[in-house]
Amino acid sequence: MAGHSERGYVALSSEPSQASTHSLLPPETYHATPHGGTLVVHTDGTSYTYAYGPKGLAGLKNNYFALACAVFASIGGLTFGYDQGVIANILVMKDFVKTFPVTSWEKGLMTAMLELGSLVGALAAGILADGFSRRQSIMTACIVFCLGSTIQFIARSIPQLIVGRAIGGLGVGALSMLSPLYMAEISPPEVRGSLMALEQFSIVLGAVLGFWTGYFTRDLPGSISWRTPLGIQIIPGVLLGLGSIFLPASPRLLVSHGRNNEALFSLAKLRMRTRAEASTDPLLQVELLEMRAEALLVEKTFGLSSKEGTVHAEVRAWKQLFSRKYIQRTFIGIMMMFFQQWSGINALLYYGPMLMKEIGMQGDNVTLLVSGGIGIVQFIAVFPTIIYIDRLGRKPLLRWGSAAMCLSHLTIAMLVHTYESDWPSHVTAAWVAVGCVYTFTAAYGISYGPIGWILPSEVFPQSVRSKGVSLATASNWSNNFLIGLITPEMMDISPSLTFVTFALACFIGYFWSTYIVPETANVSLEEIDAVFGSSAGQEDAELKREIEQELGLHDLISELADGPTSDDH
Ligand SMILES: O[C@H]1[C@H](O)[C@@H](O)[C@H](O)[C@@H](O)[C@H]1O
Repeated sequence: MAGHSERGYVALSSEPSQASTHSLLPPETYHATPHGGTLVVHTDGTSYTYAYGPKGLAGLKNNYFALACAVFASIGGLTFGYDQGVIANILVMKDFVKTFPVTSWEKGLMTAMLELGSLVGALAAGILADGFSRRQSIMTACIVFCLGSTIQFIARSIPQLIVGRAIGGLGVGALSMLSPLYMAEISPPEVRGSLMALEQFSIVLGAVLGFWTGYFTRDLPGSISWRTPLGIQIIPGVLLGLGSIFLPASPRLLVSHGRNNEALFSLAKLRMRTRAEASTDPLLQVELLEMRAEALLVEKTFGLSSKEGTVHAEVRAWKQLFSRKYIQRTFIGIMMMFFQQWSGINALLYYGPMLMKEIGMQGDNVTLLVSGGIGIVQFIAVFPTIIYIDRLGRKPLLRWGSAAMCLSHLTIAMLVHTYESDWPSHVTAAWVAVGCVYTFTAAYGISYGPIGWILPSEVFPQSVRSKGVSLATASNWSNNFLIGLITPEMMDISPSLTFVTFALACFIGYFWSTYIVPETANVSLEEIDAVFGSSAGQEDAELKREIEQELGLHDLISELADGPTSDDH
């Protein structure tokens, strides 16, 4: 076996050919079947590589416990999707309008309050999340969310409703960053994209449920019509809050707090190994050593560790996000959400009925049903992403998604410009426009929708991940708020120009995703550094290799490569 000093840098890769090589190893191939997933170490006598697998449905089947935890954590997304789905319906319900004769300014305020609350909630969670466990943070966010929902449910005046929405928003915003963060930290690399796409799944499921609950309760007598949909949202809040007690702790956070043994046990639980197996399973050791190597690297380079928990350390971590080393990643997170929101998805969702009228649809029911359909299309579109995202990668989906979204918007803009003065005589054109709205939604639902919630959690190292994700989430909420604010104005000025604006954002998004976004599929969170390939990354590579050797990661891989070919455990 090769001596320590001769060992090369070990890279994780989905394709053995993409990983870096190392000499002086014996010519065996070792297949180990760990924790459901597989770590394959290939050696051909001159080099070795290792990769996690399999991906897609097979990978999900192997990792059903992590899948179950991710599904549960994603209830956080359900809460905000539901609100988005329900609010448009509530604001036009007969009893609601009678009890609260709101002006359009108050209507806007009520919608926007939740978004503003969420913006604050997402940032606050970024400050608090590392000091507490992820589970405690999720539970706290749920308590706040339930409090806000209860106030909305029992509200007797407009100010009470507005306060309820602001408090509920705090919880929603915190959950919208905590759920993806936790999901990224517990996911096995080979199916991380699939598991994280569940966040989008829950958001859009929530939107569909919210929309149709409101649709069906709107004719109930009195205030039950709007109190019912507002009250129902307490259920997922309570469920997630109580259930979070049973979620396994994030092994990555434990490692960064120096609690390596607990991290190993939590990892074992997530990968369906017993405590006894935890200390002997080489593959769990590989995963854990990667996490420890990264934690040490961060401590050595910045003298920074999240266990410090002082104001000083906190400020330093936020500053790190804007340092030369991480600024590119910080902008990836922020811009990911910028492009997601400026694709125009929420303009369609919030002002769907109004837009549908603009493109020629007549009658209240038709417009409500057509815009309700947008939610359903988004929901269906997320399935192919869950199955294929780790195989196809993030970049191709983003690129083709932007292209299709841009073309759909342009076609709508053209049709609106040509026929807006006389839709009733151009029914076919109106339906083509509706078709384009759906094409746009499908393309968005496969690409920018889910990947918006995946990419930001992937690009940051552990030391700044919670803050990076919190900034990206804040970008989601602030752009979301801005779109809500200006879409009606833009539509007043020119409906076709509104669509051209969104088309332009998608057009720029195409180039951004082609030239700036790194591919993060099938790379362990600890190896993301390498995909950024900045000079700062190069400097770290050497130090990281030393740390990995110190911790014994390279020895372990070599032992796997030296061992007999086996897939028998
Ligand atoms: O990914 C989600 C989703 O697509 C929602 O429908 C949208 O309203 C959100 O703003 C977005 O972040």
